[in-house]
Amino acid sequence: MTDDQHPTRCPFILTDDTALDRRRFLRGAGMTGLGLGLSGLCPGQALARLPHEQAPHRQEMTSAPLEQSEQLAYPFYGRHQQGVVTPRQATGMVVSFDILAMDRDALETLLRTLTARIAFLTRGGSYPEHDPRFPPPDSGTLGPHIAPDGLTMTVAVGTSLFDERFGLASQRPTHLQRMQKFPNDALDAPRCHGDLAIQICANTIDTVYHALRDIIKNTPGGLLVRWKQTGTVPLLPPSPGDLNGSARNFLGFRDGSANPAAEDQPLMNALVWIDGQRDEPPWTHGGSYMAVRIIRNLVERWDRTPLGEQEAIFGRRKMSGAPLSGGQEQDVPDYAADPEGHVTPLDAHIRLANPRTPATEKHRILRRPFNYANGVETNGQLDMGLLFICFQADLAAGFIAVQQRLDGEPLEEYIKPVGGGYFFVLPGVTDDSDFLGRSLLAATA
Ligand SMILES: C=CC1=C(C)c2cc3[nH]c(cc4nc(cc5[nH]c(cc1n2)c(C)c5CCC(=O)O)C(CCC(=O)O)=C4C)c(C)c3C=C
Ligand SMILES: [Fe+2]
Repeated sequence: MTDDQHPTRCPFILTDDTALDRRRFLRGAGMTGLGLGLSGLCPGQALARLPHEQAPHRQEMTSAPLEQSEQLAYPFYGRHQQGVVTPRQATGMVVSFDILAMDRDALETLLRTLTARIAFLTRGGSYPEHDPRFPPPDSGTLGPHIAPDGLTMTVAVGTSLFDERFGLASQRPTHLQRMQKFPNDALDAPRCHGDLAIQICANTIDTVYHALRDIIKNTPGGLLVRWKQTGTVPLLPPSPGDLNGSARNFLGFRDGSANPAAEDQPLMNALVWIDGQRDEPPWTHGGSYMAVRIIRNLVERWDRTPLGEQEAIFGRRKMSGAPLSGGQEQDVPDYAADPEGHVTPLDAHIRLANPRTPATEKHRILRRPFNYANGVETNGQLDMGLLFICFQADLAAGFIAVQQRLDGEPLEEYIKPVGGGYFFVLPGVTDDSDFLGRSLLAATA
C-alpha cells in the first residue's frame, strides 16, 4: 500500500457535510459496541483514542470494514490504481463489459471518459441545476451531493481487448489469457470474460450502483454490460470485540487470515505490482493482474457437515481461525513438524493453497473477496458464495498455479465455480493530464 492510499493518513475530505459524515462513522463504530465522543477526526485518529487501545483496529485488507464515513475518499491519482491494496469496503462489485467502440479514437475517448467520471465519483461533488428540457445529468439516486463514501473503481482489461480491433496485439501483457475451465468448474458462458472490467467498491451498495449507472450513462456506444456480480463483507467482527480478525465468508470461516499484508509496500511491489524486473511490456508498469471467480457455495450441504470435517477441509478452526497446529488466527501453521498430515491434512485448503516452502513463496497472491447472495436456484437451494478476487504480478505463478494445486481438494464437494475472468489492472493515472490506458495507446501509436 502506498502512503497516500493508507487510511491512517486520513484520506478524508472534510466538507460541510461533516455532520452527516460523523453520523455514519459513529454508526459504524456503534456496531462494535463502542461509544465515541469525537468530532472532525479521521477514522485512524479517532480509533487511536478509543477504550480498546490495547487492541486497536488495524483496518487490514480482510478485517470487518469499520470505517464507513460518507466522506472517506481514497486518492484517485497515483502510480497504482485504487482498490487493490485499499482496505476492503463493505460492498463490492465486479462488472464486466464488452467494448462497443469501433476504433482507436473511440477507444481513447472511452478511456478518457472513464478516467474523468471515476476521478469525479471517487472525490465526490455536486451536480449543477438541471435543465428540465434535458435528461438530468445524474441518476439522482444519491441526491444532489455525491459523497465519496469510500468508493474505489479499479479498471482492468481482458485479453480480448488485444484482438485485431484496436491494433494493441503486440502489447498484450505477457500472462494475460482467457480463463480456462478447471476440473471442478461449471462455467456459465454469459458470466465469463469481457473486454474491460471494473471493480467498484464502497461503504454502501447505493454508491456502487450509482457509480455503475454513471459509467453506463456516460459511455453510450462505448460499453455494454456483459455480466456483474455484487458482494458484501460482514460489518460485524468475526467474534465479539475481535476488531483485528478477518471477516467471515458464507461457510462461516474467517477468510483472509494468511493474506500478505497489503500495507507492506515492498511486499506488494514483490507480489502484486508490475515493474521493470518482470518480462512485461514497459507500459504495464504500475499495473497488476486481477483474477475474478464467482464461486457458488453449496451451503445446505455444508451446514449438515460435521464441524471436525469442515475444519479439516480448511485446515483451520472455525470460530478462532487458528491453524489446526494451534495458536491464534495469525499464527503460522507448522507443516514441517507434520509431514504426514496428522494435524493439518495434506489436502487441507490452506496447505494446498500455500505449502509454505521457499519454492512456493512466489505463488502468493493478494485476495480481496466478497460474499455474494443472488437468490434461489430452481431446486430451492440458495444461490450464494464467494466473489473471489485476487491480485498478483504474475497470473501464471499466482492464481493459476494456486488453483492447479487446489484442483481435486475436498472443499470441491461444497463449491462450484460458475463465472469470472482474467483481467489486467491498468497502471494508475498520475495527474489530471493523464488517463487510464494512456501508456498502452502510446506504446502502439
Ligand atoms: C486459487 C486461489 C483460491 C481460491 C479459488 C480459493 C477459494 C476459496 N477459499 C475459501 C476460503 C478460505 N481460503 C483460505 C485461505 C486461502 N485460500 C487461498 C486461495 C484460494 N482460495 C489462499 C492462497 C489461502 C491462504 C493460504 C495460506 O497462506 O495459508 C481460508 C483460510 C483463512 C485465510 O488464510 O484466508 C479460507 C477460510 C473459500 C470458501 C473459497 C471458495 C469458495
Ligand atoms: Fe481460499
